[in-house]
Amino acid sequence: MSGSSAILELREVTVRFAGLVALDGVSLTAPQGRVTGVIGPNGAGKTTLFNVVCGFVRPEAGEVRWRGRVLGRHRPHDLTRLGIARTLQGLGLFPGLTVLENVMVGADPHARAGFWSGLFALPRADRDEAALRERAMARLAELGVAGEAARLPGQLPYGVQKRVALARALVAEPGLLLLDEPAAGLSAAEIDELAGLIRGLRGGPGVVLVEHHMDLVMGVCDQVVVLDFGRVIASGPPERVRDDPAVLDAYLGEEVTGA
Ligand SMILES: Nc1ncnc2c1ncn2[C@@H]1O[C@H](COP(=O)(O)OP(=O)(O)OP(=O)(O)O)[C@@H](O)[C@H]1O
Repeated sequence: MSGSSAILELREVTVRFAGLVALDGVSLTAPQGRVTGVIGPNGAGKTTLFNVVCGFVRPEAGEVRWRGRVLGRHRPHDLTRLGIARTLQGLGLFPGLTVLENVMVGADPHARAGFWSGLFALPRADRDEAALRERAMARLAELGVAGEAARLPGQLPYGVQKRVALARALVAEPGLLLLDEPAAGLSAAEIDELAGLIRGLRGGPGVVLVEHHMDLVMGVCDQVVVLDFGRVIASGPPERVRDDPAVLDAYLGEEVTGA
């Protein structure tokens, strides 16, 4: 899985935690405009891979390339500047801010500390605020939740809050969107809706989806990478990966969500 359209590339990434090899020479390529799934049984290394890309965990060996350039010592706060957005397992919405304000904050994580003072009290703030508000409303509308802009997150069903979190990730118009188990906590109907939303991103940013829910992964991904004990045991189109004997073997005895 390589190609000139690769926006994110991991080459032979190895991560060790006190002797335990969490990732063992993992390589993968996430192309622009496509959805790449990362799956694997419990403890396979999915979260570690996610954390390496985000700069939470530094690999002992190997490299992460972003738009062809090696990311040496990036940290999570560099992600927005790089053009990488993520949604985490927890929604991370600010309970005291409206839906619209939550999405606006997504465009500038440094505004978090002093949202109003940082974003609105500056001389050119009026103009910036109007443009940002417009962009945030556009993302909310694309995700079908513009009508909730003035509500507080806590007043909304979980599935709607997930859409808001997605809108917030997309407002900075990232080149890559990292989704960490977005189906967690959603009902079957909400997962179907989520699948539609993720499919709708095709042709836009590259998407890397780390997910337990097999039906979602198989239904939305253009390519799937399967980890087991920190190694890539299979990769390719979903239909090929699904029937791969090594994958079936790895999942033997695991409860496969949604399969
Ligand atoms: N900070 C850490 N310190 C020590 N060991 C860790 C740490 N983080 C992860 N591990 C270990 O590394 C391995 C890979 O863990 P990781 O969380 O990446 O797997 P995963 O595929 O995300 O699992 P799950 O599906 O259960 O979330 C596991 O054996 C885990 O116990």
